Order: sequence, then structure tokens, then C-alpha cells
Amino acid sequence: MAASSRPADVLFEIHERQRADGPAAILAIGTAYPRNCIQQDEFTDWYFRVTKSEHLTKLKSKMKKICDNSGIQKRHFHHTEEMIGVHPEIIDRAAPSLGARQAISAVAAHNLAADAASRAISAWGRPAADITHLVVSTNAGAQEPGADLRLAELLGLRPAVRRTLLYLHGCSAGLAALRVAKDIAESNRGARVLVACTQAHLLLFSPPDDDAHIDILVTMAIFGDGAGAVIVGADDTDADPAGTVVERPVFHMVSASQTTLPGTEQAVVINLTESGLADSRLSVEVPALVRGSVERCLTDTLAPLGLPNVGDGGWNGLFWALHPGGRAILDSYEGALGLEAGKLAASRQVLSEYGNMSGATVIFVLDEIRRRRQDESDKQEGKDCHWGVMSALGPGLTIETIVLHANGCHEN
Ligand SMILES: CCCCCCCCCCCCCCCCCC(=O)SCCNC(=O)CCNC(=O)[C@H](O)C(C)(C)COP(=O)(O)OP(=O)(O)OC[C@H]1O[C@@H](n2cnc3c(N)ncnc32)[C@H](O)[C@@H]1OP(=O)(O)O
Repeated sequence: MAASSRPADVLFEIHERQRADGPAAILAIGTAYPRNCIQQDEFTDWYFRVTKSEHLTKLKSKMKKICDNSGIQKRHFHHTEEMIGVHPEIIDRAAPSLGARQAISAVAAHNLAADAASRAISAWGRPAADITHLVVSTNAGAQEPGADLRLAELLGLRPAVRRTLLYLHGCSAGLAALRVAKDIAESNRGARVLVACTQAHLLLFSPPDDDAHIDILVTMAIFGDGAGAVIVGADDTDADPAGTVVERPVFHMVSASQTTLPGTEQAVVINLTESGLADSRLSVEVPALVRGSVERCLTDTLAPLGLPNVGDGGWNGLFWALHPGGRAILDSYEGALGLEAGKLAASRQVLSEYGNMSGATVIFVLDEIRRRRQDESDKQEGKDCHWGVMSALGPGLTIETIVLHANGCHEN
């Protein structure tokens, strides 16, 4: 320390040196899903057969209608009819089944996370040992040592990697993990954060109940399994000393925010019990709550940034990476914001191909937007928009939002 330096100055200098200079960016994306696939138009028969509920004909026809209107064509699941067959407690609401559910889900969640993360690391182009931080989110159980440690082992990350594990954040888990990664990357010069969101929904699997619990049918009709991973870092290095391109940001993360809607605590409830996530709730009001609040919430998030051509009906000047929580959720965003047809094409496509994979889904959406922007022949809506919004809804009700800037766009 120089003799003339005051301790407070030194403190701030150290702080400045530790922080990155630029905004955090998504540097690479990877996704994975189980091979076992069920077509949506076959799901109702499958579900009522597996849960031995064929006699509930009224609920079965309601389920058929919900599946038909879901905007989903197929979903992938780790669990199979055979797996559930050897664990009859899973379809017996009165029997404890948490142990069996967690044992099956954990293996699935870890393997899916490792597959997605390996793809992200390979797209990134740097060795796994360069990862400094790991943020994992999952709804597939709650155990310690948990999914973060297992993933670090499977990928061969260094023992000093700094881990953060988020459990049971529901559908907003992906954005919550990305928000944490953004803060880590911007606060730690040189940090490279691996984010992995992994979902295996056996904990949610439940037989149909009665007319009072249609949310069980809705949940069974929309959720699927999958994992998404991204590498986040600030101050990306374009080329190494030999001139080889090392890192290229796909999207910069401009700001991250979280809003909890007052008085909505009971709208989405996730409760871990001896029977898995029994006792959880999904209110029929959720799409209307989104419709009534999302514009105010987004205006509050975007106004301080002073972005050009945004707000006052300018929502179509942005590209949109929305978590497809359900077809009605996307319809609510579209209606409330007056979005043109096609603005949510990436979200609708991911919903159609995989269903709602909770926190992992939004990473599939980001990857789909990345692919469409790179595809010269793709003339889809939004390719000329440089600023974008990523948003998801979770228990709370909580709306998580991240403002994005697409790579290679320096104008506007
Ligand atoms: C052991 C395990 C136990 C598990 C227990 C599971 C309990 C369930 C709760 C689990 C919640 C936990 C989830 C955790 C993840 C968090 C998810 C999120 O954060 S955010 C997730 C955000 N995702 C969403 O919120 C999903 C948004 N919803 C949708 O996208 C659409 O409603 C649709 C696609 C599902 C159906 O489309 P379409 O057919 O055009 O739509 P319609 O609207 O016409 O509905 C048809 C019929 O169903 C009725 N009904 C509908 N919903 C509910 C409900 N929640 N409730 C009751 N009823 C409901 C509706 O009234 C109608 O009845 P009827 O008039 O025929 O009598």
C-alpha cells in the first residue's frame, strides 16, 4: 500500500479491480431432453391407463379437451409406464412416495443437466476447467449434497468452483438462475458461470382426483422434462493470442428484475410432501392475473433504461423470449401487450415440441431465437429487433424479467 493511500481509497480500488468492466453476456447455450416421447393426442389414454383411472370418463373427456387446446404436440419424459408400474405408491395418493419419486427424478435431472451443460461447454469452445461458478436450478427434489455437486463431478469441474443451488422456484427458476449468474459475472472479473436448469417432473405426477382439482389435469397436460444450460461471462474474449476466436456473446443481459404481484400468494403454490408435490396448486386465475399486470410490470422494468422505440405501444419493437407456461399464458402476454402474430413464435414452437419444462424451457426458447436469427432463410418476425425481453412467471406470483441485446447489433 502506498504511504499516501487512505484505507478507504484502497478498499474502493480493490473493489473496482474485482468487478468486470462490461455487461454480462450469454456466451453459449445447450439443451437436452429424454428420449421417451409421448404425442399429446395419445397422452390422455396413456395417463388414464397408467393411473388406472379409465372409469373416470367425465374427467377423461375434460383432459382430452385440455390436451387438444394446449398448443402442445409432444412431450418428453424420463418416467415411463413401466417405471410407474413398479412403484404403485406413485399413483396412490394415500401412500408415501417421496423417496421413490426423488430417487428416480434425481438421476434423470443430473443426467439431463450434464448433457445440456456438455453441449453448452462444447459450443463455448473453452475447457470445462475454466468455469469458475455454477448455478443450478431444479424442481426435481430437494437434497444435499445436491444437483450442483453431482453436476460438478459429472463434468469434471474444478473443486474450487463456487456453487449455488436453487430448489422449487417453479417456472421462473430459469430466469432466477440467469439473474444470479449475471450478478456473479459482473461482480467477479473473469468469472465464467455455468447455469444449468434441469427438470424431471415425476414429483408432480399424480392420478386424476375429482372436479375440484382440475389443476391436476392441467399440470399433467402441460409439463414435460428437459434441461437447458448456458455459459455466462462479462468482458468476453473475442480471440486468444493466436487469433483464434474464443468467445462470442449471443445475447448481452442488460438488466434483471423481479416483481411480486400483491395478493397472489395462493395462485401458484408448490409444497413438497410425503407424496411428492401433492398439495400444490395452480389457480385458473393465473392467465387473467398475467393479462392484468404484465404491461405495468414491463413498463416499470424498461422505462429506467431509456431504450429507443419501446413503451407507449412500442412492444412490437422488441424480440420476445417468453417462458411458455401454458398456451393461455402466451395468449395473455400477446393480448395485454398488443403483440403482432409471430412475435411469440419461438415460445410457441418450444411449447409445441416439449411442453412446459419449468425453468429449463426459457433456455430452449433462447436457443430457438438464436437459431432463427442466424438462419438467413428464416424471415420470421423480430429478426430486425435488437433489444429483447425474456420473462417468466413463478410462485409468488413472481414475474422475472431480463432485458437482452442481441449479439452483433450496435445500432438502434
Ligand atoms: C403427487 C403430486 C400431486 C400433484 C398435484 C398437482 C396440483 C397442481 C398444481 C401444481 C402446480 C405446481 C406447478 C409448479 C410449477 C409452477 C408453474 C408456474 O410457475 S406457472 C404455470 C403457468 N401455467 C398455467 O397457469 C396454465 C395456463 N393455462 C392454459 O394454458 C390453458 O388453460 C390450457 C392450455 C391448460 C387449457 O386450454 P383451454 O382448454 O383453451 O383452456 P380453458 O381455460 O378453457 O380450460 C379448460 C378447462 O380447464 C379449466 N382450467 C384451466 N386451468 C385450470 C386451473 N389451473 N385450475 C382449475 N381448472 C382449470 C377451465 O376452467 C376449463 O374448464 P371448463 O370450462 O371446461 O369446465
